[in-house]
Amino acid sequence: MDVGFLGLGIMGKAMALNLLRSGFRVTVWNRTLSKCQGLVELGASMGETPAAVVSKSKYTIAMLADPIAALSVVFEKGGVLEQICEGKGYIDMSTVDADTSLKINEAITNKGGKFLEAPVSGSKKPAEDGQLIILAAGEKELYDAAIPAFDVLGKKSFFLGSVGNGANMKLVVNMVMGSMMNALSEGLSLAGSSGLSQQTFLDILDLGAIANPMFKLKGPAMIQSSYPPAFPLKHQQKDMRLALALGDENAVSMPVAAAANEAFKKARSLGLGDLDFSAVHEIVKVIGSSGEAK
Ligand SMILES: NC(=O)C1=CN([C@@H]2O[C@H](COP(=O)(O)OP(=O)(O)OC[C@H]3O[C@@H](n4cnc5c(N)ncnc54)[C@H](OP(=O)(O)O)[C@@H]3O)[C@@H](O)[C@H]2O)C=CC1
Ligand SMILES: O=CCCC(=O)O
Repeated sequence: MDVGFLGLGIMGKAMALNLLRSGFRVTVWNRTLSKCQGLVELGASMGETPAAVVSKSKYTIAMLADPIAALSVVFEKGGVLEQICEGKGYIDMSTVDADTSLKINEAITNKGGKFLEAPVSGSKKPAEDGQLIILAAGEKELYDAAIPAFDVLGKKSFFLGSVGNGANMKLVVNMVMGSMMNALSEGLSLAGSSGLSQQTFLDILDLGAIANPMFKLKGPAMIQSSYPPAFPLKHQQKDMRLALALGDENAVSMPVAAAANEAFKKARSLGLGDLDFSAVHEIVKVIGSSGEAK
């Protein structure tokens, strides 16, 4: 099966590699074209533009930073729209808002192509291990056709109905995750400032009702102020922003998420956007409960 892949960042590179290793013929494109080289050396083909990838592929998967990136690879010169047509599919796995997905869906289907949004839960390691959770919505026929690829990329896929439901589900999940990360940061800071062992605090969390893989994975590194990027903080802040906009649309009050978003924004303003989202801990650490820098 010929599959295209657009966007070889932290997630896309691992996902495209898994497809390649599983026997798919993969044609890749990345805005910074030099990043295609590693995959080409492992057997992938390279397209010079998104349109060139679509022309060679039965369906094309995208894994891009944000709504601006997702729209630009479709609508700009050399973009997906130039080659999408009947018999071809486009699957956007980026985390974007429903409006972005709906715009892309309309443009693709107007050209006779099929569209699926399919954002994922799970970060760098699950992407490498083919253990993502896929939140798909859109054209059911394309979903069914993409199952062999989803089986390679993920441990479970959900079909959530019409376009927008996948995007919204992903934003709700990440809104909770961003708030939890802030709560963990505050807990670590409070434990440390109170003279308690932060590691013992993590051990206790891990034995109780609020144990979760994220606290277990990120907590020890946060104690060490180590934030190698698995999920870049700038993307988590984008997701909080988009989730808050969804809350606005639906008149859902989300003061906890709004406060978490402020912390991520502050972290971005201090140049921490490319670090892992757990680097929001640096913001919580420097501002004491009185609001004064320590
Ligand atoms: N990392 C994670 O844990 C997870 C991330 N996600 C979501 O997946 C998506 C990708 O994340 P991740 O791989 O971490 O991000 P990265 O920042 O590592 O990669 C972003 C990708 O988008 C490309 N890109 C950025 N801007 C543009 C643009 N204007 N036009 C074309 N391409 C562009 C980049 O190209 P270039 O190399 O040229 O910069 C790169 O290929 C995001 O939507 C993120 O929210 C979802 C689940 C987990
Ligand atoms: O969007 C990123 C999600 C990261 C995760 O689910 O661990």
